[in-house]
Amino acid sequence: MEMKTVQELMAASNGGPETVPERFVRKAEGVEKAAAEAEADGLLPLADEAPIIDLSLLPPSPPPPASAEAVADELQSFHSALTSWGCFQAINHGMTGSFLDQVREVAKEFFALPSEEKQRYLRADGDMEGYGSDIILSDQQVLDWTDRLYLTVYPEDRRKLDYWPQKPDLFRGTIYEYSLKLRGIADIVLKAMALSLNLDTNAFLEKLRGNVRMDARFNYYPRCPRPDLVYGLKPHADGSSITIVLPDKEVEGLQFLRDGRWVKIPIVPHALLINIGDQVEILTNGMFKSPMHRAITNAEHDRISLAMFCYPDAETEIEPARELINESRPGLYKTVKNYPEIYFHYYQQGKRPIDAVKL
Ligand SMILES: O=C(O)CCC(=O)C(=O)O
Ligand SMILES: [Fe+2]
Repeated sequence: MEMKTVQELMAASNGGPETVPERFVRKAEGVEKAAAEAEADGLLPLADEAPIIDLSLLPPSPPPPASAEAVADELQSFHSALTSWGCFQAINHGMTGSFLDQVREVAKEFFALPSEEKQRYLRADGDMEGYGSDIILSDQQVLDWTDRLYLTVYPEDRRKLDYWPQKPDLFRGTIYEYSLKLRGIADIVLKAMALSLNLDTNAFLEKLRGNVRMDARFNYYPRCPRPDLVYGLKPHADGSSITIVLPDKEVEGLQFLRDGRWVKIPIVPHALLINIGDQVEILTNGMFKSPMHRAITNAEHDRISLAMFCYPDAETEIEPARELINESRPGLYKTVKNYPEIYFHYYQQGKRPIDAVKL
């Protein structure tokens, strides 16, 4: 079936349609039902915002000027962010604002290319990677108001370069460099996570056998004539170990479910939004939560984000760390392997994948 991208829909009929095609209209079923009810309750007051964490202060290697007290305080805030929110805004991550702007710029330039050029990278039937919509399994599936580009970035020999844009010229080099930086940041976060739970520094990295996989998802959300009717990205939790998001610099749209309410993530210049995925929720025996989140659209502006999903290799067995199981806190999850496959299966049915692996 020849499918128009959302961008093409908006370009058609002179300034875009006045409403949205039926296929994009949200239905309050499955996990979306709870999400819709939470929305009816309204957004939390802005005073309660996702915590900001200074990555340069996290152990094991804060810079010499940092006092022991500042480091201990930051680790405490980090621990509390992950047990309550499951996400935080990371600052002082070591990348310059101009480099992050370059990452944003290559993504923006890609989506701004003519349709014929982007079609070269179109997702093949049944394939996850490539440009266009997510995999569509049935006529009932409600579509998200997004054209995304999905690319496996690590391990390097798994890269399908046919899907990697050759335009703009700087795209590939910039994304290689960015992903390399994110690998370092993921290591810092996983080490601090272990330390904050009183485990050995490398405990989680070892259990995730190096956390060697990384997939990039570039989300392009065209402005929408009826943002109230659609989701940019429907409510979900990620199937990753952790996810590192580079949000749009000017347009808000990402929201997290917190205590039964949707809370928007405000723009913090050059911060990265880092959230726990289901695999770390399993690994930490539920100490750290894999939070539900969604992206909404708006009528005035397009929005672009880049989510980088980190994973262990598919063959790695993931289970609650034995050190985090005790009499008052029994193991809460089964041992799983190749979680993304389980994830995909349940997600497409509108269910929460992690519920399938609870004991
Ligand atoms: O658009 C965003 O800010 C978040 C995207 C997201 O949650 C995802 O790609 O999984
Ligand atoms: Fe997500």
